[in-house]
Order: sequence, then C-alpha cells, then structure tokens
Amino acid sequence: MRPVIGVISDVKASNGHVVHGVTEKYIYAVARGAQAMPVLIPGTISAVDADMAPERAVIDEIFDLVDGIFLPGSPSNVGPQHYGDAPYDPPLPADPHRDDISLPLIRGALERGVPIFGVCRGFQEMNVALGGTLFQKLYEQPGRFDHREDSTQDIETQYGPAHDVALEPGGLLAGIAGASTWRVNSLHGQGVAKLAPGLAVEARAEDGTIEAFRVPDAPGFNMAIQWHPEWRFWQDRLSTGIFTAFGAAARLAAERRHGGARLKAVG
Ligand SMILES: N[C@@H](CCC(=O)NCCCC(=O)O)C(=O)O
Repeated sequence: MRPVIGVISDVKASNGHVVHGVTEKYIYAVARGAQAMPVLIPGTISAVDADMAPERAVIDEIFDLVDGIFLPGSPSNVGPQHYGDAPYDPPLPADPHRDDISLPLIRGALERGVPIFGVCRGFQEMNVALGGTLFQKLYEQPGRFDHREDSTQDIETQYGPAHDVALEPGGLLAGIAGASTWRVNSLHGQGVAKLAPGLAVEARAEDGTIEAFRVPDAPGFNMAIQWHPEWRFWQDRLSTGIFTAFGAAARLAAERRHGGARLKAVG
C-alpha cells in the first residue's frame, strides 16, 4: 500500500458551480514522482457559510488520514490580510477557502513532523503561515526580474526553463542536485518579501528573489519551492529527486501511522 498524500484543492467558480480541484500534473507528480496515493483535500465550504474557518478538529481529522501534505501552485494568491497587508490591486485573484485550510494545515504538519512540500502558491503559503510576508507584485520591485510566464506562448514554452537559481551550499537541494546552480522555470507574479523566522534559504535567483526554503528545525521532511518541479518531473534530475525524497519521507510517516505493518514497496 502506498503512503497517502493530501493535496490541497483550489476553490473556484466554474459555470455557476463552486469547484474544489487541482491540476492533474500535481496529482501525477505525487502519484508517480513520490510513489504515493494522492487524496484531494477540499477548501472550506464557500456556498454554505462564507465565513467558515476550519476548527481545530477538522485539521486533526486530516492528519488522521494522511502521511504527507502537498501544496500545489495556483493562479490565486494568498490573502494579504494573512500577512498584515491590504490588497494592493483588488482584482488579483484570491482563494480564501483554500487559505482557510492550507495555512493551519502547514503549521500542523510542521508541528507534527508530517512531511510537507509546497510549490509556487504553496511555497508562498508556507512563508505566510510561519509569519513571513509577500510582495504582491514582485515585478514592480526595483531590481527584480519579471518572474511571470509569457501567457501568449504555448504551454511548453511557459513551463520551459527560464532562469538559473543558486543552490545554497550544504542545503538539501544542492545535495540532491549534486550541483551549485540549476536552471528552472518561472510562473509567478508574487514573491517572498520578508522570510518567516526560522526558515533557511535553499535557492535564490540572480535578482535576489528567494526561490526555495526549508524549516530546518521542524521534525519531518519539508520543502518549499517557488518554481514548478512537478512539470515534466521525470525529465529533470533535481525534480525527480525532490519528489522521490518527499515520497520516501511519506512512506516512513505511513509506517509510523500504521505501526509498520501495512506498507510494502511499490514496484
Ligand atoms: N498566484 C501566485 C502563485 C503562482 C503560482 O502558483 N502559479 C502557478 C499557476 C498555475 C499552475 O498551477 O501551474 C503568484 O502569482 O505568485
């Protein structure tokens, strides 16, 4: 039996309905890259009670079911009220029903030593959940590059290699890559402004933008990455290595959760 990895859903309107879901590339990377069973975790229910925040009990119930948490990217942004800011440009897309679940879930996973991996919006959520802040428009910051994709290009070009990152010497990513720099893709308008206390930078772009971090003092595997390692992960050694490490940590967590009895190697 594979370890179970909870994948946080986006909550968005579609054809008059509210949909909780996630892009397939993330589910595939968890299933094939991490060799885990992906299970979608919905956001809070928007149609019934727009103000419903998850009770502690809901978060605890999720941890009864999963061996890891994956936070995918999304076109939506973390609500600036969560880092003490006002909306700079109100039309920027938000997803308060995802924030309601993801932010307490991040803190819960790190406290409990449950493996956790955040990508793009997930990276930004991890920083905010732990007390950091974001630039709402990174591309307006002096000296920063525009890290957004060119949406007039085809999807392969949008997710193609965009810039180098310097991997922190002695860091987990540098160890997996066996290299000091890596070429990555880039599809984000926001970025880390203040890094939350206790986080260690794992990678940085040439303009100084933080591209990856870890919580070194948290008990379990954790990683947050601003680029998109889920995209064609099997074609990139670092991306493959990250999902493999995440899956291995989830497997150990599953053994703990089941008392070591139920897990067999996945062939
Ligand atoms: N909205 C935030 C986060 C960017 C992000 O997660 N982009 C991915 C979008 C699509 C995908 O899931 O591949 C920002 O703009 O910084």
